[in-house]
Amino acid sequence: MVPPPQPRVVVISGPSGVGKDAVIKRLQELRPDLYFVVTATSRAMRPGEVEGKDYFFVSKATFESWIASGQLLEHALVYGEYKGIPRQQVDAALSKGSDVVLRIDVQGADTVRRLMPGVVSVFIVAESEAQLVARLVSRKTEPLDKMVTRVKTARDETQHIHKFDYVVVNREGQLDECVAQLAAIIDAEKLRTKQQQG
Ligand SMILES: Nc1ncnc2c1ncn2[C@@H]1O[C@H](COP(=O)(O)OP(=O)(O)OP(=O)(O)O)[C@@H](O)[C@H]1O
Repeated sequence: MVPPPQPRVVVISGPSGVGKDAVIKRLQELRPDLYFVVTATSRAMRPGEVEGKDYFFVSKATFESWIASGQLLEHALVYGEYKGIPRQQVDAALSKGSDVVLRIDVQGADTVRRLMPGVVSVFIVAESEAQLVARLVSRKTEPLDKMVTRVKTARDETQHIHKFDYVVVNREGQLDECVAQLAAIIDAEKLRTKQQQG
């Protein structure tokens, strides 16, 4: 009686250290029906990360050649390192009818909204700035001066919340609750009467 829902593109964004990678990893375990695009980055691998699963880790030169040949849907220089979305992965997943989840830093979300007007965008926040700082400190992947920059940038990025469709709080020790809300958003979007092409 009703046509099947169109595949959707879901953008997950938020300040550095808020837990985007942790949220995506957990959502991936819970929702094998979703296609998670593997972001390419020029940053160094962090302990426990797996090439091709968490990210494609490439040199700056390779990344720049991908930019030049148009292989990236969106890319940004984030804290001195490139991050970008390989276009081919998104096109292939959508053409198979899969819903696609993208991890995009706040500055790139505008670009993707412009390129793909039907995207669903979600901004992840911590319950407080102190909590965001605590997470960055406990991750131990940046020196102190770089952490300070990230916290300042997080303040600026939070000014852009209104451009996002949803905001979800990732509370300390309650990752699963955040992930459940994210899954509920995706499911509700699939039930809309007015379907938008991702
Ligand atoms: N709900 C939570 N409770 C406690 N710790 C958390 C929670 N969510 C994430 N973390 C931890 O906080 C740290 C930062 O998370 P993560 O690396 O996923 O952030 P990110 O947003 O992907 O950061 P970046 O943009 O810098 O890559 C990690 O050590 C992660 O394990």
